[in-house]
Amino acid sequence: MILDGKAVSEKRLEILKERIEESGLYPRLATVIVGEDPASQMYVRMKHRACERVGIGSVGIELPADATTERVLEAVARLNNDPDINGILVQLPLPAGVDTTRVIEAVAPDKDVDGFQPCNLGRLFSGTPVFAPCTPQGIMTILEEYDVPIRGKRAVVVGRSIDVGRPMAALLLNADATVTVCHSKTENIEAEMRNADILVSAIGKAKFVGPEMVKEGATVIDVGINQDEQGKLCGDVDFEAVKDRAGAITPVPGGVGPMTIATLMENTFMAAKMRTCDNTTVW
Ligand SMILES: Nc1nc(=O)c2c([nH]1)NC[C@@H]1CN(c3ccc(C(=O)N[C@@H](CCC(=O)O)C(=O)O)cc3)C=[N+]21
Ligand SMILES: [Mg+2]
Repeated sequence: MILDGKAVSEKRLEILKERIEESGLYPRLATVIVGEDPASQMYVRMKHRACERVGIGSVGIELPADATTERVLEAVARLNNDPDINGILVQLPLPAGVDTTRVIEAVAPDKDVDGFQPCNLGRLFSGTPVFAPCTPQGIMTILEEYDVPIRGKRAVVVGRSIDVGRPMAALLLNADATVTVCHSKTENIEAEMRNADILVSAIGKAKFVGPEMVKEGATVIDVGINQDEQGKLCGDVDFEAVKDRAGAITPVPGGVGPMTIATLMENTFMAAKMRTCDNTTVW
């Protein structure tokens, strides 16, 4: 079975558009992009387009590649203090000269629609999430939409980044999976991966995951954004080689990527609703 992230994201965006309309709210997302990396520019454009589609306002802050950490912090502070802005997304990766940790920590937790701020990661790990990072939360939504069982199942997450691997492990744990996190130093990684009922790959190596790493009937989630020999977008998973062995699998493109953006829109609406509730006790 193909887990069609594109289709699920379309459905979720349609529902969200109605919810936003009914709410009478006009949520607003601010994106901050530093430098002119073409991939980052494309992702930010896609996010703005999704905003337009569901009735979320968006503003894009663009800073030069040589912007200092102080300059980026200043932009974040301005957005934190702007009552018209509900959500803030600082596009990653930031240029090497900018202190990413300081910037992420500066985002107001109640506007942190990326879910990367330590307050939000802490809440996620304590089992009381507010904003969960969009890629892993989007993956949970696909699993739910296709009724993939999670409770009691063995989930193996390959990768331990702040944006994907770590929060993915927390979300699966919160959903009562038995979770293993593998990474570049893991010994005998194939054996670990072969145990997985749910295998989430966020490695960053084109077609790294072959059938010998996949248990028969497993659900395989491919978070990879890589290029193949022809320069074509491809995931971490050798899709053609794995698809018959897997019980269910996400394609690249059309799998996890669109769910990331749909979840960002959902988080931004949630931020706008929290503000109107003055839900300060959450924090
Ligand atoms: N602060 C921050 N938050 C992010 O959420 C964030 C980020 N930084 N930096 C970069 C990554 C990457 N990311 C993607 C979003 C959508 C697709 C997506 O929709 N991809 C399409 C294909 C697009 C194409 O044609 O290349 C698909 O998979 O079908 C992919 C990747 C969000 N990210
Ligand atoms: Mg269902």
